[in-house]
Amino acid sequence: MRHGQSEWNAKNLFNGWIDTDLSDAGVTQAHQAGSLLAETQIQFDFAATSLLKRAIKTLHIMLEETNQLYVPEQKTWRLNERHYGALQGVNRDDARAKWGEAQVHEWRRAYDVLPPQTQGHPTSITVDGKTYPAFDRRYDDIPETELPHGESLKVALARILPFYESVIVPHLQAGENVLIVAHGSTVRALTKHIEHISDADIMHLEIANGEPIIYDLDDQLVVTDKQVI
Ligand SMILES: O=C(O)[C@H](O)COP(=O)(O)O
Repeated sequence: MRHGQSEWNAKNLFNGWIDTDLSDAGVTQAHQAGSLLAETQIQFDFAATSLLKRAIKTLHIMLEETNQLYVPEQKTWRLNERHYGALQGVNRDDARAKWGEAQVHEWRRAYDVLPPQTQGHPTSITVDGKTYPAFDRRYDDIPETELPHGESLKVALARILPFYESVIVPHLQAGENVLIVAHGSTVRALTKHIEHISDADIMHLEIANGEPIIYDLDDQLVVTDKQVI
């Protein structure tokens, strides 16, 4: 599932790696999603999320609603939202006015198109009171040369897959239930991979905040059923 609405989703600002918080509406969405999951009575064996509070808080609210806060979880930068480069903190309507509707849509939804890149690694970008220290200690295990300056969906999927294949897949192959709470682009990238969606067709996939997507997979991890609840 994609996290509940963030404060910058509500303001129509690109979040990317900026560690924005859930809005009040996003907290409500997380509780609603958790209670919907509780009705399915799915018992989770493992949970995974990003290093960004909007996803972490959403996961924990959902686990609380399903009375499964005890479930083992792993947080990883590899599930972070795709880095939106120089668009982070920019209002989408301002971006459309500056670069045009078509260009912004391509940056947001195309598979293999990079957004405008951040130049170098600014030690801090403070937008609307949110500071993004490039050398945040939570990213200490990423070599400085690999810190993103702006990712396409393709680049994001390439850094998600090592985690998906090495951590998520073994749980699935063991017949376990896994809950992943991530971000708009990272859920789109994982959906593309799981459902074998073409590079062209992924342009049309939208993922809403706080809507649980439930996949049943066979032992070859082929999708046998999909529900959006
Ligand atoms: O990074 C963000 O702001 C959103 O989570 C995704 O934005 P998008 O829907 O414009 O890709």
